[in-house]
Amino acid sequence: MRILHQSQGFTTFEQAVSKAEKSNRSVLYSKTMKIDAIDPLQFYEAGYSIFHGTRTFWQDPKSEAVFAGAGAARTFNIENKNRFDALSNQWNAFLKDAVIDNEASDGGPVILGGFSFDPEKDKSHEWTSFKQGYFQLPAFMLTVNQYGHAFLTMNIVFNKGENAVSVWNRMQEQKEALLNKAVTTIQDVNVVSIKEYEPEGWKSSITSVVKRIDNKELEKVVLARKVKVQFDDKKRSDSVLEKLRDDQSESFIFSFEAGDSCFIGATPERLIKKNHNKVLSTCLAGSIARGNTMKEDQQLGHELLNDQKNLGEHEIVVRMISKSLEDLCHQLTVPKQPVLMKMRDIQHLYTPVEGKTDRASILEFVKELHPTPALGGTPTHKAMEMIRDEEEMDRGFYAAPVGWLNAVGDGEFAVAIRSGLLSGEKAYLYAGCGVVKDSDAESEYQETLIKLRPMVRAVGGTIS
Ligand SMILES: C=C(O[C@H]1C=CC=C(C(=O)O)[C@@H]1O)C(=O)O
Ligand SMILES: [Mg+2]
Repeated sequence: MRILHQSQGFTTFEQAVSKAEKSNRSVLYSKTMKIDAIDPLQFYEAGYSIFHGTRTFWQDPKSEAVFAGAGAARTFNIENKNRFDALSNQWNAFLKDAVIDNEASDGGPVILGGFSFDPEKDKSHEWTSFKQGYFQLPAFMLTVNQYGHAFLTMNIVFNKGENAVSVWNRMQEQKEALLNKAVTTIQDVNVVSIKEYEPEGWKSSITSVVKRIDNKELEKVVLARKVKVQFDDKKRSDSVLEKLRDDQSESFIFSFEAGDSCFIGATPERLIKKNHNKVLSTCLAGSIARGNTMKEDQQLGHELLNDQKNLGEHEIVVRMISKSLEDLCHQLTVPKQPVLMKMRDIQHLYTPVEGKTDRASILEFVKELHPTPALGGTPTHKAMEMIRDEEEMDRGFYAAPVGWLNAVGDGEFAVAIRSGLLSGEKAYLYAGCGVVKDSDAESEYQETLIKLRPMVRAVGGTIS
């Protein structure tokens, strides 16, 4: 059998093959190489014809780590309700025999995906493909680092008895196809309708929750709702990503395909970033609109920074995140006052929290922090019960941790707000808001309309 492009990596691949033959187990072979710069979105689009349904995309606000994945060397489909530990165990066990050939400091085997918001909530049909956790190890992953350097990681799971040469050749052929594919224009589809589900009923829920807060049953709860968008044809994630990248560069932009469904969004809210012993979390809660003029925008920002209702909503998040991180970090810096974070449609109160840690895995932090009161409430248990009872929908992965994790336990997770689920000719878009004692149902409803705008626009629609 002829071996294509034998030069890069074949020797280390042979090590993986012989490991699989000897151990009787499947072995991951992961090879990372530096390549010429390429636009990650172009790489994502190039993956459509061969890898539609298994593509992934991630970009952080500073573009320190941009990943585009095509194909799945392995899918971690977590059904266990104890989803963070389950993923951690499966990932570590999977890596035990891995042969990792990586001269670069970037790339290497990375899994990307997300978790369910609430494992106790009954699952609805639109979320069938995602279960309690869904992560992909891409077969081909492009990494672009903060200096604009590009790397390609190829991941192959080799099983005993397979023909090593044909596995290798197939990977090389697919790699050439991905890197050399000409850009095509995506035929866009039209929005036929946008349906809100009983907005008046949702407002009544807010009013009844405010009463329960007045009765001291709990301090804060985040209630969310969804809208359904109908298209005249199947909506592709590529075109949505492109729009999000143009409009929401201050946010984390993500896309996780699972067959015909795709969870996609642009969230401003970091849950946790871990890089060796350094960790960073952010508290984001409390919102106001952007102004039409610079003066009006500054006035609104000033109003937000001094508004007791919003400051209270925010302070609850800072309190919980600081407390959770105290146990996991040995140096914690928490600024006393929030500052403003401005996105295209909305401004928020923002407090970054930094620390040092000796914990091995970012998943320990995810487990401790989720759900923060920016999307759950406080006390947590009571708020989760209320969300389960009051919301007539399954949040699925909305408001839950999404992100990436590498072989040494470093990575970054955001909270998947400002997001939606593409599902063939339909999309479900989600938004919620923090309900506290001074909340007013109509204002909270208006706040969700503002929060829905980026995703509605990205799928080609408008909402008032
Ligand atoms: C729950 C959402 O936003 C959260 C994050 C920032 C500000 C929020 C607020 O002011 O209510 C929410 O806590 C959402 O966008 O769906
Ligand atoms: Mg709010």
